[in-house]
Amino acid sequence: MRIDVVTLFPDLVNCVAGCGITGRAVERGLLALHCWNPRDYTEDRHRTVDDRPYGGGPGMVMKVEPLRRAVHDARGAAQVPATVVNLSPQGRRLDQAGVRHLASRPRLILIAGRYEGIDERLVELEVDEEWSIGDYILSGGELAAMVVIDACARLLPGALGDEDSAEQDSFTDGLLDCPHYTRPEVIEGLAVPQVLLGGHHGEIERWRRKQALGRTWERRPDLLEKLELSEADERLLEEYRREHAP
Ligand SMILES: CC(C)(C)c1cccc(C(=O)NCC2(NC(=O)c3cccc4nocc34)CCCCC2)c1
Repeated sequence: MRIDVVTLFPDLVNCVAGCGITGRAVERGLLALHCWNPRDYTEDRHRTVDDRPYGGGPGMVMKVEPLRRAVHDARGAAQVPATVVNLSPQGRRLDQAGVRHLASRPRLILIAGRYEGIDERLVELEVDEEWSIGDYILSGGELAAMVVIDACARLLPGALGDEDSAEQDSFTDGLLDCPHYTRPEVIEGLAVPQVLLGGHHGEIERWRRKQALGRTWERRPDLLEKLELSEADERLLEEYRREHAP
């Protein structure tokens, strides 16, 4: 998979290529990451990428031309046609289904805005899809682009080693995670739940599933609504509710 990012801060975005699972995906040639800086596509002495907003108001707006030239060069850098994605608060809210959709594209060109945003005509001329990572104020679209890169990279075949893919499997059943524990057995008087020390795999599996179901019910009932629970899961959740009824 190839991901190009149009950004004024390539050094920030390139950090994902340097470590962890994304770094390994790049090393293994599973993911190609290239950044394109609109500032390299300016023609004036001051390398101007922004200008004052029509209609007045605070801040600056990113100009169409430098962005458009950068997108044009990104498109031309590989044969495969790209899906151009603008990361923006106006975008569709990103969830794992959205990540699967984006990761299924052979190529993405991600646009990361700065200042007050990008000139709307760039969106009209070049952008296929707009996506948002959440409802909070950010300084730029770069962190959103890095979220997309990380989430997509994890889905690329071969990106996750055996240990990670087991982790990925546990994450992908749509439930929140069960609590995790590791040595020492007791810290500040807090002990590891006995069931995890007993070595009874059936009991441990049952406890973990019950915790995942219960915590999802308590903290993210919206996630639970999306799931078709088995009879066994319903019973486990019922047991959890009885034990934790407020
Ligand atoms: C959502 C909320 C609080 C109602 C809101 C409303 C209005 C503006 C913003 C905001 O943050 N403007 C700044 C800006 N943000 C983003 O790029 C951005 C933010 C959040 C999730 C994202 N996912 O991708 C990109 C995202 C970066 C600078 C260029 C203009 C966009 C926020």
